[in-house]
Amino acid sequence: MQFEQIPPCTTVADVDFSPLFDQIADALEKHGVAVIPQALPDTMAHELYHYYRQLNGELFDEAGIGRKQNFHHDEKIRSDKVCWIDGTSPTGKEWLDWLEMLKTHLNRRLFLGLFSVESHFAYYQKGDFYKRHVDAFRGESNRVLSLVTYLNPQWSADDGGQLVMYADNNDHTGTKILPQLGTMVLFLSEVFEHEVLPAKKDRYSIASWFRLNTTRAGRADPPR
Ligand SMILES: O=C(O)CCC(=O)C(=O)O
Ligand SMILES: [Fe+2]
Repeated sequence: MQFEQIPPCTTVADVDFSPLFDQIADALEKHGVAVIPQALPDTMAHELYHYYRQLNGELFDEAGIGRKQNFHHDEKIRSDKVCWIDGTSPTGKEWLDWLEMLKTHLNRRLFLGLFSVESHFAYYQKGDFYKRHVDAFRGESNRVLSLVTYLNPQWSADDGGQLVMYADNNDHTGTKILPQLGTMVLFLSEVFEHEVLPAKKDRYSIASWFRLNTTRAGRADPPR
């Protein structure tokens, strides 16, 4: 697909994302992980980047660990800051719509039963990291699929901040991925341990999670 040919005024609705979504579904089906450089059309990646960069830093909170009553901060495990994305800005709304489109496609292709999606900008300053972890614990969470989208126009191996994906418990080396603008990484949230190596300069990304619906009668299950 020639993303470069998309004129600047193109909106998400005008682009046929089926080839990308199929590529993601194929990789997830085979490996449980999909790593796709330049996944996003340039215009969309730049729009997200510029929107992110003009956000007021005060909107970013220290990132936490765990959910609901188990939620806490631990700077020994992660030190990034996050800003949740809602649909109140056109760019935020477009991004959430795009995630919905991907959700629908993956449900059709893989019968994952994905119900909702939550997404936040993440900001790693120089020295920030996120130690080896899984995004969801079996039976304890309804996060099924994780998606990380990178928004760094210039990034090389010397800049640190790589995502390291581990194949299993015995894998101590992992596979390193550079957080370059437009690169997307998707993986099954309960299965794959991963970490973010200390960044040597500001690192911008979006983390998103597709969730099952675990709402029970009389007990709503809000996102986050
Ligand atoms: O930014 C990344 O590369 C991964 C972030 C991550 O693992 C998370 O937020 O759970
Ligand atoms: Fe993670």
